[in-house]
Amino acid sequence: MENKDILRKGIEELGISVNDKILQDFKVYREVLVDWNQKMNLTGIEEEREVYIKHFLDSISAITNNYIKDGMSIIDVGTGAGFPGLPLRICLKNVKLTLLDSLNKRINFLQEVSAKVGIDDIEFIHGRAEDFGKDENYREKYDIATARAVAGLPVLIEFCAPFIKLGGYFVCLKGPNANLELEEAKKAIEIMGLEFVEKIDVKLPELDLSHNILVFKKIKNTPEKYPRKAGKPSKNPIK
Ligand SMILES: C[S@@+](CC[C@H](N)C(=O)[O-])C[C@H]1O[C@@H](n2cnc3c(N)ncnc32)[C@H](O)[C@@H]1O
Repeated sequence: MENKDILRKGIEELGISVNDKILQDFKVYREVLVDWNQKMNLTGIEEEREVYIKHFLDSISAITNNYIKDGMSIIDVGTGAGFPGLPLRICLKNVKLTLLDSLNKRINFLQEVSAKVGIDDIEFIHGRAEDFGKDENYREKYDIATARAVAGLPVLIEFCAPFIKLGGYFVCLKGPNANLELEEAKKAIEIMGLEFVEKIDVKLPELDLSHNILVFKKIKNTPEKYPRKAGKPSKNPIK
């Protein structure tokens, strides 16, 4: 199967209808990714098929079981080269997306990709989750927070929970050790006002790869003292 057909089929299997513009946007996204990757570290993966599966389809799989719906507000914390937030926005046109990362070069890359595919309504934030989670313009303002490959779960929960509205969800893409991480994060989940909802096993097409999506619901406001000062959550995770 051609790469674009793998991508089309993978997206359609998640219940999203695909047009040529979406496929073209992903083609451009990957080209800009490879181009910028020559001068800065964005990804270890450049080959088209692998980017399509391990970055794009992996990101879009976050919509499994419909916690993420078109029209919602989403903040992607530690988005790096845009994963999972930007592929979700390419597929769901009415998502109000905020991409946050502490490295400005990555934000510049994301602005270029967005401009090239004609998306002009993304909010880009250069900064640390710990700082913006305290800012009243961002705190408890989002339907959904997402994250992939940013930190261990106790730390990640302190980064992400403050952004989520009551009744909203944290959709977290994790590798094979999700069960162990969940065990370690019990206290952080409780303190930060979340409730564990489910672990979803996701199989990616073509490659023999699977991963987990952990879903949490915001059931209580996050106590004011969290997130702690920048650097503190990683140095001294809630355990
Ligand atoms: C390994 S990369 C993962 C990027 C992307 N989510 C992915 O799955 O490919 C981790 C990213 O998190 C960002 N990051 C780490 N700690 C952060 C923090 N406290 N606040 C904001 N961004 C952070 C880093 O700058 C980096 O871009």
